[in-house]
Amino acid sequence: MSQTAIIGAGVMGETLLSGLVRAGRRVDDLMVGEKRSERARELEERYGVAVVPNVEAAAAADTVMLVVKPQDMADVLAEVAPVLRPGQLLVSLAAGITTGFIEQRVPEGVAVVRVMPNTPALVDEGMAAVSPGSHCSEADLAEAESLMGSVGRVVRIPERQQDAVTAISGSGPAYIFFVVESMIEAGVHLGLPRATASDLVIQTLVGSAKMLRETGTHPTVLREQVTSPAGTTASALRELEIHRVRAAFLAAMEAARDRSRALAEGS
Ligand SMILES: NC(=O)C1=CN([C@@H]2O[C@H](COP(=O)(O)OP(=O)(O)OC[C@H]3O[C@@H](n4cnc5c(N)ncnc54)[C@H](O)[C@@H]3O)[C@@H](O)[C@H]2O)C=CC1
Ligand SMILES: O=C(O)[C@@H]1CCC=N1
Repeated sequence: MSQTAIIGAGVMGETLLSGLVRAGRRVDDLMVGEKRSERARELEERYGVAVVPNVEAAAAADTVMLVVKPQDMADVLAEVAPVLRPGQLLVSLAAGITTGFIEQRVPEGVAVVRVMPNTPALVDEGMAAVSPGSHCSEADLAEAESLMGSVGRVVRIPERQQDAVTAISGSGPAYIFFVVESMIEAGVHLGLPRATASDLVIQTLVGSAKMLRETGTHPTVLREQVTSPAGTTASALRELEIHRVRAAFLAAMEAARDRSRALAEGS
């Protein structure tokens, strides 16, 4: 079995590590590079995985997953580039960082794949979009898809779409949690106990998501099925339109896309 290193084991790095272990990857075939020593100890205890210096991980692994913040990417690449060699695969999960940015900083012939994952990978319901760099073979792309496929669905997209994807599925869970928080808070305002409001909102979310996935019916049709003439839903939706919620989502996602574009420039 090939060796896989994860450099940067924060929220997303641990999500990936735990998913790979759940999917049956042997811990002996995994390695972690993590700067914070306390965090490294925590992961060693939790998973029995070897936490080693970045250069050791990068030298030993066939596939190196880069899961540090975009702002730390240049430093990590400068550290590991001297030990990388052609034939290895780098899989970057960092928002905004292009395959070109990475290819410029590593030896020629190292394959690069850019991925935008999301946190529902923690419950094996992730959505990841992968794009090949310029020296990437079908086998490299398939390996990246297999790694990400162990924690959810994977689609292949042209790299120029990555910033938009980041704004939708990468950041998307945060918008959904924000809506959930808002609905629970509103339920409390309407006089419900917080626990009841929370149960009602979460099951409504799960049920609605399942309907979307299992029926394949367009969301507009599903919304219309809930909206009786002169009924309660119509009154609620009128308020959402008056408060320009649709326009707010468009502006929010444009802002996320623009921020993703800016991250590669180091800002
Ligand atoms: N959290 C999320 O929802 C998503 C995150 N991402 C991407 O994943 C990457 C990581 O994000 P998070 O896990 O949320 O951040 P995080 O801050 O939780 O984790 C980053 C980890 O990298 C470690 N680190 C920093 N410099 C290092 C170095 N030189 N060597 C070894 N380890 C180092 C930090 O100590 C930290 O544990 C980012 O590039 C982000 O754009 C992508 C999609 C979703
Ligand atoms: O907020 C961020 O920059 C990262 C990328 C997508 C989700 N979280």
